[in-house]
Amino acid sequence: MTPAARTQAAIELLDRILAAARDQGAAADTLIARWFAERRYAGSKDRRAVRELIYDAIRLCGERPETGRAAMLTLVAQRPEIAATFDGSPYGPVSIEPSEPVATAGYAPGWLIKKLRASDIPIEEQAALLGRAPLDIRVNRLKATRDQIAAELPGAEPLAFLPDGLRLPPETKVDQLPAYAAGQVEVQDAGSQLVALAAGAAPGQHVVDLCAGGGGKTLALAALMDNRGSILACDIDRGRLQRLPERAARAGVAIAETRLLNPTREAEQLEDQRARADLVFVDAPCSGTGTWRRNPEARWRLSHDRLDKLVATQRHVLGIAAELVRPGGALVYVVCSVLDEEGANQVQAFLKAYPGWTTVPLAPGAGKPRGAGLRLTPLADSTDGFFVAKMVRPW
Ligand SMILES: C[S@@+](CC[C@H](N)C(=O)[O-])C[C@H]1O[C@@H](n2cnc3c(N)ncnc32)[C@H](O)[C@@H]1O
Repeated sequence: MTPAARTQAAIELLDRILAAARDQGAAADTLIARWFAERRYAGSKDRRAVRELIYDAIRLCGERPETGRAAMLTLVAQRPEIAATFDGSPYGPVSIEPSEPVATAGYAPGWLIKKLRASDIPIEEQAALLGRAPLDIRVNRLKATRDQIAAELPGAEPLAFLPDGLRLPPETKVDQLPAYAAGQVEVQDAGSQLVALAAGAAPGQHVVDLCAGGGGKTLALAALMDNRGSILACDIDRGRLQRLPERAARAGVAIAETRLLNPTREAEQLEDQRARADLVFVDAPCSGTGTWRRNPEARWRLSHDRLDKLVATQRHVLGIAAELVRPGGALVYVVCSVLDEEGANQVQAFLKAYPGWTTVPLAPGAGKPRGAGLRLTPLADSTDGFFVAKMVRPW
């Protein structure tokens, strides 16, 4: 592809990504992969170049741009050398008119910037939310040691505070490593590893992972439990949950069982678990403001209404979780968001609604206290943004 054709491809893909963000369609990565699957003539260098143009443009625009071209013109304002690719050539974009609309640069839509500020996320932190995410892996201590894996992987750096974490050079193809096929490593952001560690799951315990999804944290918890005890991994999403058994088998995790829940009947379906769990882990659905480094277009999917619905769902799953904790047992609440309404305020409301429950201060070596919990941010901790809190049920 010529440089002009790459710019035009990025514009067309941005149009699809913007429409999907507006209509709650597929993620940018999925749309890009589909587009290239239909265009086999594009080589790996073309893919990389187009992807970079797209993500650079997305990161740069605060409000959702009207068109892909307006987004790309914002990038041109920052990187004038791209302007030459608007050359009107057969596969390239038509030349730039001086009066053309350009999207507004910024870190997020205005209403979200207000929410971030109100949650004490200053401008430097807002910028870091849109940085490039590093490539972190968790060594599966059931099958290997961190030293062993680090010795196999050139450039691997141990992650501070994480006994099993390694940061890899960004171009590493983890899924092609023999250690990956052998279940010795999993791709997992340092923040995800830290919140699993902070939960304090111990060997022999009975744990309910209420929002287990594909089991990323279930597997981390199982390793920390030394594969002893039991984990009931639940979710309402069949597609996600059904990936878990295969992943668990690869990782040598033998203590996880799955249970698909119906979103209106969870309490009934979990009746046999009532007041039984030593630990209930709630990795709740959230706005994902802490993962914009990976999905920067996600900030255009949010709205006041959607955020309110997520906060209500979080309250709902917390209520279900509370009933499953045994007296003296713990409930760990996690969101990959830095907004207080999903984190500190949610826990404050829980403590008000459940008198007698207490919080445990968490000190996993990173993060800052926020309300009754702890917040991790990309700028301060070099992790995705997270909020985590641990509540203990009275005896
Ligand atoms: C942040 S994701 C979980 C990610 C997962 N723990 C991991 O580490 O990969 C939140 C999950 O909560 C699930 N969920 C939403 N509502 C739920 C409910 N009422 N009960 C259980 N799970 C729910 C979603 O389907 C989603 O998979």
